[in-house]
Amino acid sequence: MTRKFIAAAAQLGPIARDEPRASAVARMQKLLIDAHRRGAELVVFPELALTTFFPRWLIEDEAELDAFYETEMPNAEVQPLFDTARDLGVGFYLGYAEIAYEHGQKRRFNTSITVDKTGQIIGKYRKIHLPGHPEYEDWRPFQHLEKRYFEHGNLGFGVFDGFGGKLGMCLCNDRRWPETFRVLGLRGAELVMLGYNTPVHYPLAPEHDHLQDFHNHLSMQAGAYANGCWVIGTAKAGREEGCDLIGGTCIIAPTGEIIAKTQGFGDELAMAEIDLDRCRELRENVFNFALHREPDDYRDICAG
Ligand SMILES: C[C@@H](NC(N)=O)C(=O)O
Repeated sequence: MTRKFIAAAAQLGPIARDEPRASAVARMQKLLIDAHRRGAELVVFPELALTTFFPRWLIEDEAELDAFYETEMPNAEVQPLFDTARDLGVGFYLGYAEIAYEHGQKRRFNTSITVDKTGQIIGKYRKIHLPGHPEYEDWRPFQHLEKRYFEHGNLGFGVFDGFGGKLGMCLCNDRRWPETFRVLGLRGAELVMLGYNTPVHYPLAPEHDHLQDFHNHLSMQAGAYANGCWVIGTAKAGREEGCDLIGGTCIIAPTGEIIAKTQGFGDELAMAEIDLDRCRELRENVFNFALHREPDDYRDICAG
């Protein structure tokens, strides 16, 4: 079985607060069709790709909040994306807000899935590193209420089979944590897919605003290199409801090199050929875990 395929990172420009799912889905179908025309077998969409980044507002009405979440996947509004992808034989990664009923409890997660070329969901992830704050803070120019609207993901950092290799997922803030990539790497991930919504302005340390693109790529390139895996990172970009989100959507080789990148802040593809066998360049050499890792000296990392 070939271990090479073309992948696309499908950046989305802003999604307005009142933009219906049908519009976001139609934009994604268009990107997916274009990616397929250019040879892609796998398309990676952003975090919370079906709606605006709603954690920037305090929403106290439960029905109004619930309207940003999916209770089923696929559902009637997202089915056209699944249908187009299956008809073209293209797989995809999709981020969305999830309401799940578990043990009689209503639970909210920031979730991503991977769908194979036949339309089957082959992997599911719930965001583990939730940034932001749980209560409204009036000094902020915009809120970041992920700690209010989502629970800590309860599926761990899973690795699953697909596209001839081992795949892993994470979401946005997860990419800043080396542990995310290392756990996925230890489990054999050869490609890590992630979506992000990252404001240019970080209210807690505005002196770092000019470093947002640097920190984005630094985290993902380091994660790829130190674990010898491919990384596809896809932004929701541009000025969304008055909040500027970084772009920088890219495909990173196991060497840590960015080999494809978007240029703007709208709907746009970055595409590259992924050769999963290239992971060996790192994993059989400088990052041969079995030969060179020294876990006895890393114990503090796992202390609570
Ligand atoms: C700010 C935060 N956003 C996110 N959606 O997790 C990040 O980029 O780390």
